[in-house]
Amino acid sequence: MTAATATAPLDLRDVHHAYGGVEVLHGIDLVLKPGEVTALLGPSGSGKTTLLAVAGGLLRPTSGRVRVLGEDIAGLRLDRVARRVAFVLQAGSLIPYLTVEENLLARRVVAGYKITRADRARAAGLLAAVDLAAKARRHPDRLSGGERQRACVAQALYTGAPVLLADEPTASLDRVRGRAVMRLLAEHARETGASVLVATHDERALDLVDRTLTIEDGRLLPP
Ligand SMILES: Nc1ncnc2c1ncn2[C@@H]1O[C@H](COP(=O)(O)OP(=O)(O)OP(=O)(O)O)[C@@H](O)[C@H]1O
Repeated sequence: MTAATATAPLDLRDVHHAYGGVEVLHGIDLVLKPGEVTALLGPSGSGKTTLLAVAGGLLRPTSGRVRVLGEDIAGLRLDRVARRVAFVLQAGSLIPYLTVEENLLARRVVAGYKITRADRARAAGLLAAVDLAAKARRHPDRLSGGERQRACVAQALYTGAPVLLADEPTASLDRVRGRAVMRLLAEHARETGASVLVATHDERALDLVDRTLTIEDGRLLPP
């Protein structure tokens, strides 16, 4: 192993995953570089969501290993994984009884920090970037599906985690908003050095990513 891959933000080696004995990932090798957005393409059922879940420690691989910032994810405490990996999940991740702004700030509160003016300004900046400035005080059930999706993107970016895994983050968005979200992910990667992996069917914004990979039947196709 080279020094570069030893410290890659995310490094998957020969990762397999099976649900109830049925293998759906068959030996995934994937290294993400800092500051890059990688799009993960593939037909429905090809394994994109499963790959993201295994990559971020939500699922244990049946075999193979996942390293985040050089450390085996299997050996990391959950709070340390959460500091390294942020998700935009298809199911969403907003807490229903908090406003959109509070949803962004919630993790800092839970971690014991006092919310400062700078924290609020950063949250406001991200909500403006996803065009939700006017809806920061709304609860998620009073947002459209696309607005909830954009709130989830802002929430993931707010964590500042060095690895961001996004599952179809533009699925409910029109072309302009979908491209705006992808551009935001790309800017975030460039500005913070984060590695971003985006599972997507959305070919309208692929010119904004650094690299595309395709998965078919649980195997990554050669680039
Ligand atoms: N919890 C589960 N239990 C059993 N099988 C599952 C489970 N989740 C996914 N699968 C199966 O694993 C395979 C990969 O599913 P996955 O959701 O990872 O694909 P995907 O590429 O993300 O699909 P989509 O684009 O439709 O979201 C599919 O055959 C699916 O039916």
